[in-house]
Amino acid sequence: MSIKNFKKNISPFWLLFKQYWISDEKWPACGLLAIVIILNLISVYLMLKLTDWYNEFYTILQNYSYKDFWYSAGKFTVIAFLLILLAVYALYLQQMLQIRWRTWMTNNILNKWLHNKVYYQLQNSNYITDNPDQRIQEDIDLFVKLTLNLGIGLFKQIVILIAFIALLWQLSGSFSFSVGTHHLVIPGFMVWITLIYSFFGTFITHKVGHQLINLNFNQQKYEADFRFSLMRLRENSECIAFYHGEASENLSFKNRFFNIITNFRSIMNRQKILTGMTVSYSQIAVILPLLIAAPRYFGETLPIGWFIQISTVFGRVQDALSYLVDSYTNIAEWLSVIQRLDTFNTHINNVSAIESLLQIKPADNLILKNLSIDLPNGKNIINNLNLHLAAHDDLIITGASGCGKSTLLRTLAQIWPFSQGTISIAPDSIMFLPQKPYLPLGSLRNALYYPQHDIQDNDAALEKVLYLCKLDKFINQLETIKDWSQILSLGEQQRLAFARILLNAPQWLFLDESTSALDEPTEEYIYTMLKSELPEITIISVGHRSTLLKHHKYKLTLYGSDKYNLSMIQSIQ
Ligand SMILES: Nc1ncnc2c1ncn2[C@@H]1O[C@H](COP(=O)(O)OP(=O)(O)OP(=O)(O)O)[C@@H](O)[C@H]1O
Repeated sequence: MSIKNFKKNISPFWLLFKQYWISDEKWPACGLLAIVIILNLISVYLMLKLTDWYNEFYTILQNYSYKDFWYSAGKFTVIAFLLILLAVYALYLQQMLQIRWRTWMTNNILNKWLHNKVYYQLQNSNYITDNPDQRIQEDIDLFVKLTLNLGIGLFKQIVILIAFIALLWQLSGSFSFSVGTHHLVIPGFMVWITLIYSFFGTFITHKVGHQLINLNFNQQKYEADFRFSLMRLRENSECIAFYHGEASENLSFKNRFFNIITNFRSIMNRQKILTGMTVSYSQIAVILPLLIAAPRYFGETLPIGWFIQISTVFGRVQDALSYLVDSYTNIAEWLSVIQRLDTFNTHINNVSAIESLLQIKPADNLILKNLSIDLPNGKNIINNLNLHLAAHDDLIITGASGCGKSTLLRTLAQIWPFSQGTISIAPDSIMFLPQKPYLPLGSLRNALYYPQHDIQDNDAALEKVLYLCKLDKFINQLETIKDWSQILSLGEQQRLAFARILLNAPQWLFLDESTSALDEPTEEYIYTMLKSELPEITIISVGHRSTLLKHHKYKLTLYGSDKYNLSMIQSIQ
């Protein structure tokens, strides 16, 4: 962590930090923070009182004053009780602030991530962001926790430093010595010694520990990569089982785990040296004030209370000055978290700023004018496409694999920003069905109503659509919570997606090979049933099967870029 690196992190930190503190929640947050600070200030005051108590108590011991002993013990009890109370509530209220801040930040980033389909655009764009789940779940928590711990900790240590340095200056007296004929006097000499000792410790620790920032950063990344690969095995277990891909998966797990271990070994080595440093540093700090104070104590025959108090005060100053040394690992982790969250935030902002040149107009018909579609790298796949479809002008889109059929549908769904031209489309009453249906976690009823969440239960309607889609064997399992995407066959999942269509009754339906897993008679049945149940519907399908042709009026064949052909199906049959 060079000064330059630290400075580099200040502006990203400030951007992340200020969002909450200028939000609607700023006043309760400021209130909580103010109380935590006040509690910490009172506890510093009591810590000062405690060092006075040390002096008084040990002097009483030295004087064998039994009566004063009990009085002094009672005084300690009161101070200690107040310190305990303050410590408990300072932490409790700090954690209350922490959970509020984390909740706000998580909601804020979730909103940004889900807004305008940023989660999807992040994958398609050039702003590759690894493990967004880790950023949202773990990094926000760490950011808030470490910012509060380090910030409040630093503030408290500065107050302790100022208060105790003044006291140490008073207690330590001057150190006089002669060099040749010159007689030199150093006032507050113990203050100077603790300052020199601490700066020396901080410098050495920084030299040893600065590499931990990058190592911690990488460690989090390797852990997340490993977790992600395990998750993919779970999600694709059947495919992997069919391929007997265990050995290959195992190799990939081992490679990822190897990164974790190798990096962790480097962390261990660094931490070993760092721990050696910090522990020696704090052990030396125990004896150092005693050694320095000893000549004055024995020379001037000062009370033992003075001796104890000065070593306690020295210890406090020392602790405050070594705060950075002790927090080195936390600061390293905090800086890595800032880097990761900043990258994520910047990528979200960059992706949100990608402006589609597409013009969308509301219309009853579907009209495409000069539609041009690119890949994220700028390569054009469809150029100057013009089309006019009225209601019931069912259309099938065909073309060689990879020519851009699905991307055309993505563009019509307005989730593909790398396109331009004009699309006139009915703004409501449109549904898109991808090839692989999505089933959310939860009950079958939830899966049927997805993405609606304020479900108006209508069992009769549900039963009807399940019958119509030949899923009636699941009627009794509507409430059953299972991982349905692992249980239902792909054909059943595709039929469940058609049940969703029946429940929503759209006027325009876009199907991207949505019947690919169905046998031809079932596919025939589904298309016929859809048209009879939803007589207002117009279907635009992407598909390769010739059996699909008869369900459509027009056929659009894409040949790449501006080459395409639109024909009436009757004329080619
Ligand atoms: N996110 C992406 N980033 C880069 N290239 C992409 C992305 N998505 C699709 N492509 C590319 O765009 C081209 C068109 O893809 P698309 O899925 O639209 O083809 P398709 O005609 O539907 O193919 P298929 O019939 O095989 O389903 C392909 O070459 C594909 O590799």
